[in-house]
Amino acid sequence: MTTIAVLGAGKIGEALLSGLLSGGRRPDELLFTERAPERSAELTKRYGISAVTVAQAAERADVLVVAVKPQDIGPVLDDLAPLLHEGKLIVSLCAGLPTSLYESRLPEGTPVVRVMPNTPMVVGEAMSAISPGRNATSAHLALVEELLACVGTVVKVPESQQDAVTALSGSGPAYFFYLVEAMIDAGILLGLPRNVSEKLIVQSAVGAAKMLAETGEHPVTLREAVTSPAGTTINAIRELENHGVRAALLAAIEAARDRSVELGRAHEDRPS
Ligand SMILES: NC(=O)C1=CN([C@@H]2O[C@H](COP(=O)(O)OP(=O)(O)OC[C@H]3O[C@@H](n4cnc5c(N)ncnc54)[C@H](O)[C@@H]3O)[C@@H](O)[C@H]2O)C=CC1
Ligand SMILES: O=C(O)[C@@H]1CCC=N1
Repeated sequence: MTTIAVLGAGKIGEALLSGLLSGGRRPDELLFTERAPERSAELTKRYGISAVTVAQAAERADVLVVAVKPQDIGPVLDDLAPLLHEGKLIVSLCAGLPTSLYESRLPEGTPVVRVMPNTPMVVGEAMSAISPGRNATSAHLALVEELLACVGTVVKVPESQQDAVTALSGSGPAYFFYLVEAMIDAGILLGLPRNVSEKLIVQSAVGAAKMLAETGEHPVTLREAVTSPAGTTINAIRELENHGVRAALLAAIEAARDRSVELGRAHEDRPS
């Protein structure tokens, strides 16, 4: 039995715990640490998983999944460093933080795998990208892949691509939610009741996502099939082009990538 401890049970930590439970893990195979006591109590009540101290997590778990904000990593590493025994695997879900940060602050030889998941994990539809650090073996990577496969799709990428992945699929769900929110507003502008507008757009998003995933067709082909000559869609597309929506998306995702790099660099100066 592999025991997994999630360090920091916020949004993504909870999504992972609930996904692992749905994927067949038992509550006694899972542990978590959480700084906020009310949050701890709430999660134990909801899932029957034990809240533990960092020392207990380091002692009892085989895999320690770090899911605190990148800005909160310092105290987690300080706490873990003197407690970590050989053979424990560290999995980092933190945006921007390189495996080298963990390797320099934790005992020599500690294996680390960097992961960028996303919140559709809560419905078993995560997109997770995984990269091994220098001490992680193919067996470690296979274990992480197996764990994340319970909550969605997994790809392996070189760590040098993780900042781009973070900007694209880590943050990606937020861009879709933002677009859906704006389109619901458009329905309101055109006089539709809010509940009708929501239903129309959410189902259109689900249908479009399924077509992308299931037909194997390129998005351009799918869009062209909707865009009739002298029809309605082309008028909307012209406005999107006029307002630079494509360029805005390129710039937005580039800015997210830059922030991921910056979050990693914020920890570079501290001596190991
Ligand atoms: N929310 C998202 O869509 C995604 C988040 N991530 C990464 O996951 C990490 C967590 O993000 P969220 O879940 O959104 O944040 P969050 O703020 O919801 O969760 C972080 C949790 O860690 C707890 N915490 C902080 N310091 C702690 C400590 N020393 N010991 C125990 N618990 C501690 C906080 O109380 C909080 O509950 C971040 O590093 C983020 O980059 C990665 C992919 C997607
Ligand atoms: O916004 C963030 O920093 C995190 C990382 C990827 C998604 N959410």
